[in-house]
Amino acid sequence: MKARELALKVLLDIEENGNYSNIAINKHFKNINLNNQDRGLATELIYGVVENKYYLDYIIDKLSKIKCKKMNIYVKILLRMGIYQILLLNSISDYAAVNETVSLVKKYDKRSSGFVNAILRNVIRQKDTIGEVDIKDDKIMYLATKYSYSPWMIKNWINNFSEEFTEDLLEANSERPSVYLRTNTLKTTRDELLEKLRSEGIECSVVPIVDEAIRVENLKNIENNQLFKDGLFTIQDVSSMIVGKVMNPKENSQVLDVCSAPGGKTTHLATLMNNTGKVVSRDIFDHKLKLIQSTVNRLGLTNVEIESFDASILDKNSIDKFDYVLADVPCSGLGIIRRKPEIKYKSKGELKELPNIQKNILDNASKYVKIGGTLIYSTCTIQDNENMEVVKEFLDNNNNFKLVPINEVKVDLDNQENGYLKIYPNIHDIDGFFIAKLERVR
Ligand SMILES: C[S@@+](CC[C@H](N)C(=O)[O-])C[C@H]1O[C@@H](n2cnc3c(N)ncnc32)[C@H](O)[C@@H]1O
Repeated sequence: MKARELALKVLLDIEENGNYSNIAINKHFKNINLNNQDRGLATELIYGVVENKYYLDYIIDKLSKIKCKKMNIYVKILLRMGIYQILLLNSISDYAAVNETVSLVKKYDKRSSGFVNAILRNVIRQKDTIGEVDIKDDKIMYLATKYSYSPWMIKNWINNFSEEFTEDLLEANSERPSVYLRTNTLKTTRDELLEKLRSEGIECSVVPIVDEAIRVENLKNIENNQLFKDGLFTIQDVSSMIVGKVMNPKENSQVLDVCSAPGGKTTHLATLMNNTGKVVSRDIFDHKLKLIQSTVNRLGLTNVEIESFDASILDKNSIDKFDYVLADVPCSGLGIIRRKPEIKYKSKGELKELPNIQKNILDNASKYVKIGGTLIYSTCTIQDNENMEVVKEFLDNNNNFKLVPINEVKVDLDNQENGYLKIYPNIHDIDGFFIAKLERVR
């Protein structure tokens, strides 16, 4: 199977089963015999089509009598792939885009090959103008079409931030995310790791905000890299690393992470404690606990205890037992659209229940903190109703907790003095996150 056919299969899986792109890619790429170049092209096509779905459908609907909603699914996906290559992917010639697409249509829906051929040739003929979004009198619909978003998200951001901020955010979200490594300081130093990576021809640089963080440019097939297998680093975005830095647990402490899979923050906290004390690492999904275990093993950690537990239920045995508790709650993910572009298509209704779930988890998590202990609440979203509003309501009902200044990092100087960080992709060039640091005062 070649790159485009693989991309078609993955896109079908995403469209029909609502899977996340990264999960669908991992599943379909696993046992496939394809060189790195073809894997690269397939990945580019998958992310490109998912990221630009509404925009591509808008172009198709401009040119086709049969509208996207009524089209055969193979034809629709192949048209999206073809138009993406012609309008948005410079590395592919128009000729190859049309020929390769049409030959796949012939395989999957022969009678539509003439139709697809005609649409793609039309796109090429009108290449200078067809890509324009001609919705001038409705800013929300214009942006929702140009950048492919559910319109409610754009409306919400324009209301909460501003039009200028929103456009800036949409631009930043369209960029490909960087890959960051967290040095395993139990086994090496950042400088040593940089040297080893460079000797393998990997371009890398330090990230000033977090002293374990390294940015890498061309690290492919990470799981087969020997330095990775030897546990010298793990993959984690800088914003996630900041959570560990903000908690800053002392050696020999008792730490509880109530929503911990796949274990990025748990393993960071355990490392920051230098393999002393204990991190109890919980998640509701058993299959995800295996991921934590494998990272714990790979990094050589011996201070992590993994447990299956539902954070929405109060665990009476854990009350007042922990020096530090992390509630890194399930959230809408609107800060990590660069990594998971399908989040752009979530409906408002799908996210409605999240603040209640988050409040409940935070409430339970707070009960496990000792007097004088620290409670961290974090999300990978930029929505106030899942962030500051949750924390405010919690503080209104729990006057034994207070927000405390965050001195461990310099990220959001406007807010960190007041005990929280708001991180935005367009301002900080890392995942959008919210982190609040609370202390139990009595
Ligand atoms: C934001 S992710 C956590 C990421 C993790 N802290 C890390 O750094 O790798 C949220 C996690 O909460 C888990 N989760 C969702 N509902 C839960 C519940 N009721 N109890 C415990 N975990 C839950 C999900 O399985 C998911 O892994």
